[in-house]
Amino acid sequence: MNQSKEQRILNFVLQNAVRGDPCSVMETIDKYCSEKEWAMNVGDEKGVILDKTVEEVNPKVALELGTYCGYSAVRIARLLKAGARLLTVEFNPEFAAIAKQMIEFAGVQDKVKLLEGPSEVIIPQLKKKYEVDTLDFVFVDHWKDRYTPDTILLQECSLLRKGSVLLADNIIFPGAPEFVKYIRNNPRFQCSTYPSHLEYMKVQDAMEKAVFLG
Ligand SMILES: Nc1ncc2ncn(CCCCCNC(=O)c3cc(-c4ccc(F)cc4)cc(O)c3O)c2n1
Ligand SMILES: [Mg+2]
Repeated sequence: MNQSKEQRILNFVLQNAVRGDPCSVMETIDKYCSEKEWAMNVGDEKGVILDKTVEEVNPKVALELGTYCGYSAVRIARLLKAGARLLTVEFNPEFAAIAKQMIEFAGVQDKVKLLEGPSEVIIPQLKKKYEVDTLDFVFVDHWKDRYTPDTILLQECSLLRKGSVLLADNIIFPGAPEFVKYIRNNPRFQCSTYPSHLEYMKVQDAMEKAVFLG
């Protein structure tokens, strides 16, 4: 059975990156996906926007929706302080298995909990099953038509507090027009847009930062 693209990305990391070195893992994935096979990692350019937002928020509890191969989970986890944790949600079992290995190879497994399942099922479980009080940071990078309903679900589950920061990928390409309309017209969020480019391409993209005002 021939390998998946995601398996090829993992193998390239296992063979070329430095075990226990998150930056080496990120650089190796970016090298493979810019030179050999495109893949939907947030990438190095938008990754800097993600880094700056995580450093500014310095989250104790962070959530990621859409793990994929674990690139952004590694990217976020490397910046978390001692005792801080990242919960990352992936519903595709094959991607989850790849991401688990990627996260372990990078050496950030103690900071990351990979939750397998759809966001709409996992989010309502966060308080009781995963002992979350509120979320300091949420990286939104899953189905683009789930951005709005899951933002509403996070509020309904009282998982956001005054100052919680959401950062959404791909608001231009592939696009999340309904989310942009919802969040920018919602008085409970303070929004800002960070223009960038689609990972590994010259195509315009952007990230939207939304601070929950409580
Ligand atoms: N509900 C739920 N809960 C949990 C989940 N876990 C996974 N999923 C499903 C998410 C499937 C992947 C989402 N990401 C993207 O679709 C994506 C696409 C592109 C892209 C594609 C083609 C192009 F030509 C150009 C750009 C670029 C990006 O940066 C993207 O992030 C879940 N869903
Ligand atoms: Mg994305």
